[in-house]
Amino acid sequence: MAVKKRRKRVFTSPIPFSWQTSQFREQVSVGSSLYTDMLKVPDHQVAGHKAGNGKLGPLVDNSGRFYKPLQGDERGSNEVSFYASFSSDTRIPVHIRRFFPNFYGTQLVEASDGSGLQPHLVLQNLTLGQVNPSIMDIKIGSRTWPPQATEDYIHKCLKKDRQSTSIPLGFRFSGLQIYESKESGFWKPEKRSIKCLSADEVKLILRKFVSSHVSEKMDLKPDCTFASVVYGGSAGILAQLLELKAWFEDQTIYHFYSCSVLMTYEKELISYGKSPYAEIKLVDFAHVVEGKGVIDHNFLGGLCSLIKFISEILTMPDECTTESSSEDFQKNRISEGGTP
Ligand SMILES: O=P(O)(O)O[C@@H]1[C@@H](OP(=O)(O)O)[C@H](OP(=O)(O)O)[C@H](O)[C@H](OP(=O)(O)O)[C@H]1OP(=O)(O)O
Ligand SMILES: Nc1ncnc2c1ncn2[C@@H]1O[C@H](COP(=O)(O)OP(=O)(O)O)[C@@H](O)[C@H]1O
Repeated sequence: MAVKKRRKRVFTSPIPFSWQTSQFREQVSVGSSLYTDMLKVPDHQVAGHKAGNGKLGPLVDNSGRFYKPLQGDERGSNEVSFYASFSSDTRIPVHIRRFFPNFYGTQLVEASDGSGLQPHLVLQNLTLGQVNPSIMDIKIGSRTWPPQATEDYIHKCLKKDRQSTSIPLGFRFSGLQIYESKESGFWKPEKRSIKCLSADEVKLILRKFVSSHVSEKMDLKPDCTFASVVYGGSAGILAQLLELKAWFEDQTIYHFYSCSVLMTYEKELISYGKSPYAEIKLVDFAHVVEGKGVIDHNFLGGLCSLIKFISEILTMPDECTTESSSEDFQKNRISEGGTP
């Protein structure tokens, strides 16, 4: 039986900044000729607003696109403006573009909360084709609000920055899932249990990410078995972070407040002798502002701090990290999915 595909209407959002470009308008019109398959809730979203249970959140199609609903306030239009500006800015080197999701304009699609057609950013689905990806969403920067934010918003963010590792370490986990095995599945700790960690607990999680086991029950220290293939090597995560850092040492075009580094890899591929496709991408540009000729020291500082943690895992893979001591962390070791 032929599947009837419905044509989606195109949304043209008002772009508040000077960043709106003719290329963006072209991308929107390309979007208008697209047909999208049935949309569904993503299998591997680790942070942010999630669809399901009548809530508004991102959706994916079968052809590799990720539909992120535009938040009704200036955050939605700001993120569209960023993508529009970034995708047409000839100052961005090609090797840096690969760290950002491809942008395909905006479209009106049926929202996940049942509210009807709503504007969505159409992005590259970063987990397309991945079966059991291990993923960490790491929000970079000790400060997560942009300069023009309201007092209320600053207060809300500052509270989270203070309670989490953002202020002491310059980054925090927003969400993560680590694949262990067919039997035990993923370790996907609750959001609140990964927000208030000590530096040692952060080290532990970064080690677990590249270890063969993540199960707490076994009471084993992370073995960092996959550190060299995931974090190390000329194309590994550390090399990618260093490449990104080199750009941040120079670029003064944007300031990336509250933006995350998303790290992914496929553990199972390693056992087949294949590359685990370890990569980093930047996500969430709702609070990006113009850099006005000034280095983004907030993002750069957080990135350097993360790089230091990962470098140490490579240079000292056997170093003993103390097991988690935080009570909240201990209590929430059971994954959302019931494993391990
Ligand atoms: O809704 P909340 O309270 O979970 O807060 C969201 C944050 O979740 P958190 O509680 O910090 O883990 C959320 O953080 P994550 O991306 O999940 O780390 C965002 O900061 C989101 O704000 P925005 O869309 O980036 O402006 C935040 O959304 P808003 O509340 O600002 O809409
Ligand atoms: N382009 C993408 N492809 C696949 N997954 C994505 C993409 N962008 C974001 N995600 C997933 O969604 C989560 C939240 O994204 P984000 O843009 O930060 O949303 P929010 O603004 O709601 O915080 C990320 O942690 C990641 O798991």
